[in-house]
Amino acid sequence: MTPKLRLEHVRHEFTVRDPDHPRRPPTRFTALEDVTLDIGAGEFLVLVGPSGCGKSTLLDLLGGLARPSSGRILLDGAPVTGPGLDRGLVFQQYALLPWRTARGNVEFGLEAKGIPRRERSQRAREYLELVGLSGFEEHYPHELSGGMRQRVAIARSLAFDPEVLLMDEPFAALDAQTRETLQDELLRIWERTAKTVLFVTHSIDEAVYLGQRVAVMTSRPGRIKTVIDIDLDRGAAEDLRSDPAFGKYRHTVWAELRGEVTAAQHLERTATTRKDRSRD
Ligand SMILES: Nc1ncnc2c1ncn2[C@@H]1O[C@H](COP(=O)(O)OP(=O)(O)OP(=O)(O)O)[C@@H](O)[C@H]1O
Repeated sequence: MTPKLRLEHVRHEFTVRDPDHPRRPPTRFTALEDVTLDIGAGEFLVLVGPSGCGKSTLLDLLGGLARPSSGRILLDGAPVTGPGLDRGLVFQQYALLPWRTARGNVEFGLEAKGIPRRERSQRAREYLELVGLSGFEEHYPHELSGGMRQRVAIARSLAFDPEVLLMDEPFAALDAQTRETLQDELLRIWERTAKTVLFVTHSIDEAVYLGQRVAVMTSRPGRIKTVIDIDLDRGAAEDLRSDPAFGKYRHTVWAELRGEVTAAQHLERTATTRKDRSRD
Protein backbone atom coordinates (compact mmCIF):
# COMPACT_ATOMS: atom_id res chain seq x y z
CA MET A 1 0.00 0.00 0.00
CA THR A 2 1.29 3.50 -0.85
CA PRO A 3 1.80 5.50 2.36
CA LYS A 4 0.09 8.88 2.59
CA LEU A 5 3.43 10.57 3.26
CA ARG A 6 6.85 9.18 2.54
CA LEU A 7 10.20 10.68 3.48
CA GLU A 8 13.08 9.08 1.60
CA HIS A 9 16.64 9.79 2.74
CA VAL A 10 15.78 13.42 3.40
CA ARG A 11 18.69 15.69 4.15
CA HIS A 12 18.42 19.39 4.80
CA GLU A 13 21.14 21.97 5.05
CA PHE A 14 21.04 25.64 5.92
CA THR A 15 23.52 28.24 4.84
CA VAL A 16 24.62 30.27 7.84
CA ARG A 17 26.60 33.46 8.19
CA ASP A 18 28.36 34.37 11.40
CA PRO A 19 26.82 37.72 12.46
CA ASP A 20 30.04 38.52 14.39
CA HIS A 21 32.13 38.01 11.22
CA PRO A 22 29.93 39.07 8.32
CA ARG A 23 32.83 39.00 5.85
CA ARG A 24 33.61 35.35 6.43
CA PRO A 25 32.14 33.05 3.79
CA PRO A 26 28.91 31.34 4.89
CA THR A 27 29.10 27.78 6.18
CA ARG A 28 26.73 24.90 5.53
CA PHE A 29 24.89 23.48 8.48
CA THR A 30 23.17 20.09 8.33
CA ALA A 31 19.86 20.10 10.21
CA LEU A 32 18.46 16.77 8.95
CA GLU A 33 20.31 13.72 7.73
CA ASP A 34 18.92 10.63 6.01
CA VAL A 35 15.39 10.88 7.38
CA THR A 36 13.33 8.00 6.11
CA LEU A 37 9.78 7.50 7.36
CA ASP A 38 6.38 6.37 6.07
CA ILE A 39 3.12 7.70 7.47
CA GLY A 40 0.01 5.73 6.60
CA ALA A 41 -3.29 7.23 5.48
CA GLY A 42 -5.38 8.06 8.53
CA GLU A 43 -2.47 7.50 10.89
CA PHE A 44 -1.70 9.70 13.91
CA LEU A 45 2.06 9.87 14.20
CA VAL A 46 3.86 11.92 16.83
CA LEU A 47 7.40 13.18 16.40
CA VAL A 48 9.57 13.82 19.46
CA GLY A 49 13.20 14.81 19.67
CA PRO A 50 15.59 17.08 21.53
CA SER A 51 15.51 20.81 21.00
CA GLY A 52 17.09 21.82 17.69
CA CYS A 53 17.02 18.33 16.15
CA GLY A 54 15.05 19.52 13.13
CA LYS A 55 11.41 18.72 13.93
CA SER A 56 10.07 22.06 12.70
CA THR A 57 12.35 21.90 9.68
CA LEU A 58 10.85 18.52 8.83
CA LEU A 59 7.31 19.92 9.09
CA ASP A 60 8.30 22.88 6.88
CA LEU A 61 9.55 20.43 4.26
CA LEU A 62 6.37 18.37 4.46
CA GLY A 63 4.30 21.54 4.24
CA GLY A 64 6.23 22.49 1.11
CA LEU A 65 7.55 25.70 2.72
CA ALA A 66 11.11 24.57 1.91
CA ARG A 67 12.70 21.95 -0.33
CA PRO A 68 14.99 19.22 0.98
CA SER A 69 18.67 19.58 0.01
CA SER A 70 18.51 15.94 -1.06
CA GLY A 71 16.14 13.00 -0.77
CA ARG A 72 12.44 12.97 -1.58
CA ILE A 73 9.15 13.79 0.08
CA LEU A 74 6.11 12.12 -1.43
CA LEU A 75 2.43 12.72 -0.82
CA ASP A 76 0.29 9.90 -2.22
CA GLY A 77 3.34 8.87 -4.21
CA ALA A 78 3.88 12.28 -5.85
CA PRO A 79 6.73 14.65 -4.88
CA VAL A 80 5.82 17.63 -2.71
CA THR A 81 6.83 20.73 -4.66
CA GLY A 82 5.24 23.49 -2.59
CA PRO A 83 2.43 24.31 -0.17
CA GLY A 84 -1.02 22.95 -0.97
CA LEU A 85 -4.54 22.85 0.36
CA ASP A 86 -4.12 19.10 0.85
CA ARG A 87 -1.97 19.88 3.92
CA GLY A 88 -3.06 22.02 6.84
CA LEU A 89 -0.47 23.51 9.16
CA VAL A 90 -1.07 24.39 12.80
CA PHE A 91 1.70 26.13 14.70
CA GLN A 92 2.29 26.96 18.33
CA GLN A 93 1.50 30.62 17.67
CA TYR A 94 -2.12 31.14 16.79
CA ALA A 95 -1.44 33.35 13.76
CA LEU A 96 -5.00 34.63 13.62
CA LEU A 97 -5.95 37.85 11.86
CA PRO A 98 -6.75 40.22 14.75
CA TRP A 99 -9.21 42.29 12.70
CA ARG A 100 -11.36 39.31 11.86
CA THR A 101 -13.81 37.46 14.09
CA ALA A 102 -13.41 33.74 14.83
CA ARG A 103 -15.78 33.04 11.94
CA GLY A 104 -13.92 35.49 9.69
CA ASN A 105 -10.64 33.77 10.47
CA VAL A 106 -12.00 30.35 9.60
CA GLU A 107 -13.60 31.76 6.44
CA PHE A 108 -10.35 33.39 5.36
CA GLY A 109 -8.84 30.26 3.83
CA LEU A 110 -12.12 29.29 2.23
CA GLU A 111 -12.17 32.59 0.34
CA ALA A 112 -8.87 31.63 -1.30
CA LYS A 113 -10.50 28.37 -2.32
CA GLY A 114 -13.29 30.32 -4.07
CA ILE A 115 -16.09 28.94 -1.91
CA PRO A 116 -19.27 31.09 -2.11
CA ARG A 117 -20.03 33.34 0.85
CA ARG A 118 -23.07 31.47 2.20
CA GLU A 119 -21.28 28.12 2.14
CA ARG A 120 -18.20 29.69 3.69
CA SER A 121 -20.15 31.02 6.59
CA GLN A 122 -21.94 27.72 7.12
CA ARG A 123 -18.75 25.72 6.96
CA ALA A 124 -17.00 28.08 9.39
CA ARG A 125 -19.84 27.65 11.88
CA GLU A 126 -19.69 23.87 11.49
CA TYR A 127 -15.98 23.71 12.22
CA LEU A 128 -16.19 26.16 15.09
CA GLU A 129 -18.83 23.88 16.56
CA LEU A 130 -16.57 20.87 16.02
CA VAL A 131 -13.85 22.48 18.16
CA GLY A 132 -16.37 23.52 20.83
CA LEU A 133 -16.67 27.20 19.97
CA SER A 134 -20.36 27.57 19.20
CA GLY A 135 -21.50 30.93 20.48
CA PHE A 136 -18.09 32.54 19.94
CA GLU A 137 -18.31 32.93 16.16
CA GLU A 138 -18.47 36.72 16.28
CA HIS A 139 -15.73 37.20 18.88
CA TYR A 140 -12.43 38.77 17.89
CA PRO A 141 -9.14 37.03 18.82
CA HIS A 142 -8.45 39.50 21.66
CA GLU A 143 -11.79 38.53 23.19
CA LEU A 144 -10.83 34.84 23.30
CA SER A 145 -8.56 32.89 25.67
CA GLY A 146 -5.33 31.29 24.42
CA GLY A 147 -6.99 27.87 24.24
CA MET A 148 -9.93 29.30 22.29
CA ARG A 149 -7.62 31.03 19.84
CA GLN A 150 -5.80 27.80 19.23
CA ARG A 151 -9.16 26.11 18.62
CA VAL A 152 -9.94 28.76 16.00
CA ALA A 153 -6.57 28.01 14.35
CA ILE A 154 -7.40 24.29 14.35
CA ALA A 155 -10.90 24.96 12.97
CA ARG A 156 -9.36 27.09 10.21
CA SER A 157 -7.00 24.29 9.19
CA LEU A 158 -9.78 21.70 9.32
CA ALA A 159 -12.21 23.82 7.31
CA PHE A 160 -9.98 23.52 4.26
CA ASP A 161 -10.61 19.81 4.64
CA PRO A 162 -6.94 18.91 4.16
CA GLU A 163 -6.09 15.23 4.02
CA VAL A 164 -3.03 15.80 6.18
CA LEU A 165 -2.66 17.90 9.33
CA LEU A 166 0.86 19.02 10.21
CA MET A 167 0.90 20.24 13.81
CA ASP A 168 3.96 21.90 15.34
CA GLU A 169 3.62 21.95 19.13
CA PRO A 170 0.11 23.36 18.82
CA PHE A 171 -0.69 23.07 22.52
CA ALA A 172 2.70 24.03 23.98
CA ALA A 173 1.69 27.52 25.09
CA LEU A 174 -1.49 26.41 26.85
CA ASP A 175 -2.11 25.63 30.50
CA ALA A 176 -2.21 21.93 31.46
CA GLN A 177 -5.99 21.68 31.72
CA THR A 178 -6.73 23.37 28.40
CA ARG A 179 -4.03 21.28 26.82
CA GLU A 180 -5.61 18.01 27.98
CA THR A 181 -9.05 19.15 26.82
CA LEU A 182 -7.69 20.03 23.39
CA GLN A 183 -5.83 16.71 23.17
CA ASP A 184 -9.14 14.91 23.70
CA GLU A 185 -10.87 17.14 21.17
CA LEU A 186 -8.16 16.53 18.62
CA LEU A 187 -8.46 12.75 19.09
CA ARG A 188 -12.23 13.00 18.70
CA ILE A 189 -11.87 15.05 15.51
CA TRP A 190 -9.23 12.67 14.17
CA GLU A 191 -11.50 9.68 14.79
CA ARG A 192 -14.39 11.44 13.08
CA THR A 193 -12.52 12.78 10.09
CA ALA A 194 -9.86 10.06 9.52
CA LYS A 195 -7.18 12.61 8.68
CA THR A 196 -3.51 11.78 8.59
CA VAL A 197 -1.87 13.67 11.44
CA LEU A 198 1.79 14.41 12.06
CA PHE A 199 2.14 16.05 15.45
CA VAL A 200 5.34 17.48 16.93
CA THR A 201 5.70 17.81 20.69
CA HIS A 202 8.28 18.07 23.47
CA SER A 203 5.97 16.33 25.89
CA ILE A 204 6.39 12.57 26.20
CA ASP A 205 2.99 12.33 27.91
CA GLU A 206 1.35 14.12 25.03
CA ALA A 207 3.14 11.88 22.52
CA VAL A 208 2.02 8.66 24.21
CA TYR A 209 -1.50 9.97 24.78
CA LEU A 210 -2.07 11.00 21.18
CA GLY A 211 0.10 8.85 18.95
CA GLN A 212 -0.56 5.51 17.35
CA ARG A 213 3.17 5.58 16.76
CA VAL A 214 5.85 7.81 18.24
CA ALA A 215 8.94 8.55 16.15
CA VAL A 216 11.98 9.55 18.20
CA MET A 217 14.61 11.73 16.53
CA THR A 218 18.30 11.89 17.30
CA SER A 219 20.11 15.09 18.27
CA ARG A 220 21.42 17.25 15.43
CA PRO A 221 21.63 16.40 12.62
CA GLY A 222 18.19 14.90 13.12
CA ARG A 223 17.54 11.33 12.02
CA ILE A 224 14.75 8.94 12.95
CA LYS A 225 16.23 6.92 15.79
CA THR A 226 13.31 4.59 16.35
CA VAL A 227 9.55 4.37 15.91
CA ILE A 228 7.51 3.01 18.82
CA ASP A 229 4.04 1.50 18.36
CA ILE A 230 1.63 2.67 21.04
CA ASP A 231 -0.99 0.05 21.59
CA LEU A 232 -3.31 1.50 24.22
CA ASP A 233 -7.03 0.90 24.51
CA ARG A 234 -8.04 4.54 24.78
CA GLY A 235 -11.74 3.79 25.17
CA ALA A 236 -11.30 1.29 28.03
CA ALA A 237 -9.27 3.16 30.65
CA GLU A 238 -11.04 5.79 32.67
CA ASP A 239 -7.83 7.69 33.32
CA LEU A 240 -5.42 6.55 30.63
CA ARG A 241 -2.50 8.59 31.96
CA SER A 242 -2.43 6.67 35.23
CA ASP A 243 -2.75 3.29 33.52
CA PRO A 244 0.38 1.10 34.06
CA ALA A 245 0.59 0.45 30.29
CA PHE A 246 0.74 4.22 29.71
CA GLY A 247 3.60 4.50 32.21
CA LYS A 248 5.48 1.73 30.42
CA TYR A 249 5.24 3.50 27.06
CA ARG A 250 6.24 6.78 28.66
CA HIS A 251 9.34 5.05 30.02
CA THR A 252 10.17 3.44 26.64
CA VAL A 253 9.98 6.79 24.84
CA TRP A 254 12.02 8.55 27.51
CA ALA A 255 14.68 5.78 27.46
CA GLU A 256 15.15 6.40 23.72
CA LEU A 257 15.10 10.16 24.07
CA ARG A 258 17.27 10.66 27.15
CA GLY A 259 20.66 10.15 25.48
CA GLU A 260 19.67 12.41 22.57
CA VAL A 261 18.66 15.24 24.90
CA THR A 262 22.03 14.99 26.67
CA ALA A 263 23.86 14.97 23.31
CA ALA A 264 21.87 18.03 22.14
CA GLN A 265 22.67 19.93 25.35
CA HIS A 266 26.36 19.06 24.92
CA LEU A 267 26.29 20.30 21.31
CA GLU A 268 24.68 23.54 22.41
CA ARG A 269 27.26 24.11 25.15
CA THR A 270 30.16 23.39 22.75
CA ALA A 271 28.74 25.82 20.18
CA THR A 272 28.36 28.55 22.82
CA THR A 273 31.92 28.03 24.13
CA ARG A 274 33.32 28.14 20.58
CA LYS A 275 31.41 31.34 19.91
CA ASP A 276 32.66 32.95 23.14
CA ARG A 277 36.27 31.99 22.27
CA SER A 278 36.05 33.41 18.76
CA ARG A 279 34.77 36.70 20.25
CA ASP A 280 37.76 36.98 22.64
N1 LIG B 1 16.53 29.34 8.59
C1 LIG B 1 17.51 28.75 9.28
N2 LIG B 1 18.80 29.07 9.05
C2 LIG B 1 19.81 28.47 9.71
N3 LIG B 1 19.62 27.53 10.66
C3 LIG B 1 18.35 27.17 10.94
C4 LIG B 1 17.24 27.77 10.27
N4 LIG B 1 16.10 27.22 10.77
C5 LIG B 1 16.49 26.34 11.71
N5 LIG B 1 17.82 26.30 11.82
C6 LIG B 1 18.64 25.45 12.69
O1 LIG B 1 18.34 24.10 12.34
C7 LIG B 1 18.25 23.29 13.50
C8 LIG B 1 16.90 22.64 13.53
O2 LIG B 1 15.92 23.63 13.83
P1 LIG B 1 14.40 23.27 14.11
O3 LIG B 1 13.69 24.52 14.46
O4 LIG B 1 13.87 22.49 12.96
O5 LIG B 1 14.54 22.31 15.38
P2 LIG B 1 13.40 21.78 16.36
O6 LIG B 1 13.69 20.35 16.60
O7 LIG B 1 12.06 22.12 15.84
O8 LIG B 1 13.73 22.64 17.66
P3 LIG B 1 12.78 23.00 18.91
O9 LIG B 1 12.37 21.68 19.50
O10 LIG B 1 13.70 23.75 19.83
O11 LIG B 1 11.63 23.80 18.40
C9 LIG B 1 18.53 24.19 14.70
O12 LIG B 1 19.87 24.05 15.06
C10 LIG B 1 18.24 25.58 14.16
O13 LIG B 1 19.04 26.53 14.82
